[in-house]
Amino acid sequence: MQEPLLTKPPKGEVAAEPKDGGNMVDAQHLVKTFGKLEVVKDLSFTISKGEIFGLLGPNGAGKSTTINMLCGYLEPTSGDTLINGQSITREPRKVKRMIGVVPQEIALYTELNSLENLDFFGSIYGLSAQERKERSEELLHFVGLYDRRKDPVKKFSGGMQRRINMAIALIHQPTFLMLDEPTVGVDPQSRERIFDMIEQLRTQGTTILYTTHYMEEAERLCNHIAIMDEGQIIASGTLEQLLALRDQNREVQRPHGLQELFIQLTGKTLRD
Ligand SMILES: Nc1ncnc2c1ncn2[C@@H]1O[C@H](COP(=O)(O)OP(=O)(O)OP(=O)(O)O)[C@@H](O)[C@H]1O
Repeated sequence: MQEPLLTKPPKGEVAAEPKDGGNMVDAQHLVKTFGKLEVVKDLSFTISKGEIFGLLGPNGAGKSTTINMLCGYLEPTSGDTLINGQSITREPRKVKRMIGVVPQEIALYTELNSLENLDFFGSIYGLSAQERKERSEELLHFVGLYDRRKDPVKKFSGGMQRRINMAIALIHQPTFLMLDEPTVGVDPQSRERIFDMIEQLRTQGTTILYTTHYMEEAERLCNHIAIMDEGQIIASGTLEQLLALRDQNREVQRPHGLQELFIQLTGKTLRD
């Protein structure tokens, strides 16, 4: 577990983050510009091994762009990320093997059934036919859709498709899983199932980066939360540390959790 990033910072300032040697992720001065628009601005943070790290921020904060740089889909304009000590820009193939990504947009072959989808993605990672079969069945049990394994994915609800996407992200047994707003457009039953799966993965030691603009999700799941706005992390710590920070900054009593801290730091609401 990381030490608090912030105890009582001046608004908008972030203290230096401690390095403990046990980091799964070490993002170093990431910058991403699209044309003249700088959407990620000198972003540095670490994620300890085994942690569920929440990246919480409103639409357009730069969360997906950050994930896309961390997993090698997007090249940073400058900066780099070490995943388990290895550079994503210098050793992309090695690093990608350690990473699973559940993207914001569901990415499945909808004409195929779940077993076929898992088999296909398993083959991309070079798993043998036997490994693909065993791993696919295990994962379909894990996501609670084994009984539907032969139905075309196009018949599934958004939540079920998201669970299959999660199974696909896990096919090669990554040690670091990134989930980009996995509950958007998902029914309550699938949402609960996704939370249970994340908690189980954590007990198995998987390190998780979870982006969301729902503060309740970050509060429930994450042992470390970084609040992001306009391409920068503006506060970071455990939930307790962030709530303590809110209380220190508080001028009037308002019983809101991280929303209130976000308003204090930015003058905006989280769901702008
Ligand atoms: N390929 C691109 N070209 C130009 N601008 C982009 C591109 N990708 C993202 N952006 C812009 O970068 C900013 C950050 O977008 P990003 O998707 O990273 O934010 P986000 O925090 O994930 O938001 P959301 O919750 O809406 O997905 C937005 O203003 C977006 O329009």
